[in-house]
Amino acid sequence: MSSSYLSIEGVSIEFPTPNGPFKALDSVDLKINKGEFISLIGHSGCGKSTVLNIVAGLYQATDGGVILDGKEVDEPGPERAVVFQNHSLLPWLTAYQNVELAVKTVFKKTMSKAEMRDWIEHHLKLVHMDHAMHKRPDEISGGMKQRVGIARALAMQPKVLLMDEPFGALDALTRAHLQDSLMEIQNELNNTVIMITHDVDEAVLLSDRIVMMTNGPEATVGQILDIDLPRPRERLALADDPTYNHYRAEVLRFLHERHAKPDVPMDTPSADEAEQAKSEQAAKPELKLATATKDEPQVVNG
Ligand SMILES: Nc1ncnc2c1ncn2[C@@H]1O[C@H](COP(=O)(O)OP(=O)(O)OP(=O)(O)O)[C@@H](O)[C@H]1O
Repeated sequence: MSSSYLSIEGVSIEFPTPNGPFKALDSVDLKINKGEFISLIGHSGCGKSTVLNIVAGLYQATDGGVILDGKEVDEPGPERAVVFQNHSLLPWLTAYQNVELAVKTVFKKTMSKAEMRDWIEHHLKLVHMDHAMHKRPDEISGGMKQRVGIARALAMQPKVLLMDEPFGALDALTRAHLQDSLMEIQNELNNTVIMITHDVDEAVLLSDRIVMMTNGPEATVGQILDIDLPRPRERLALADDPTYNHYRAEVLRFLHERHAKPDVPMDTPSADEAEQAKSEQAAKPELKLATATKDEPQVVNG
């Protein structure tokens, strides 16, 4: 048995379709240590959500499997909390009650009512939502809803946090603010996280490793990039950091040029393609965040 905390071992999956079986993933292998923050990045439709759904226990692999903390994953469970792009809060419950529902399923037998209340409030505070905990989802912004979704997941004290484009539906500034919050929380709690993202900067800023997937069908792990940047990380300081920009360019290069299966010979990057990756990097707008309000961040043009 593997000694990693979370081990994805030889995972393949075939979906039945009217045109016959569709093999979305082929032999995905990934070993994750406790407390690691992993981003999954790859072209649309390559199979990132499928990997996450298999780890969540929502899909069953056709071959291979997932082992978490020595136990094989074969169904969904509270030790693997999922945060989706579209904050899946129950609309008739307040932020507090949404978190409470999850906390009750995990801690009903082990916590008193007072302990549960403190626990819920602590997690809402962690995501800076304590001021609006008695509001319903239709009374708060998208960014605030996503904060509640993260609080709900964290309050379950999961062994692994699975995030499927958690900030994908948010505007750039709200997204930046939530990324900063997530880094702070990660610093404090040291969660094991797998996050899907399409955002190269988000991946480099937050991750210990970036797992880049090849295009499907039969997608697999194409390349893994170690992000050796000290923490805590500060986005504005990193904007001019050559190491940060090197990692960023590596991911862009993979997405632009090296997205075929690993056993397929790669083309040598053309001068044009390298130039394109470089100019995309240069064209990136630099954002500065002023002091955040209790709701959402304020903007100062940089
Ligand atoms: N239940 C299913 N039945 C049939 N095909 C599926 C099913 N789920 C996923 N697929 C197919 O598997 C492939 C991978 O899908 P998946 O949603 O995992 O990709 P993704 O990388 O997360 O995409 P995106 O970045 O666009 O969200 C796609 O071709 C998709 O159509």
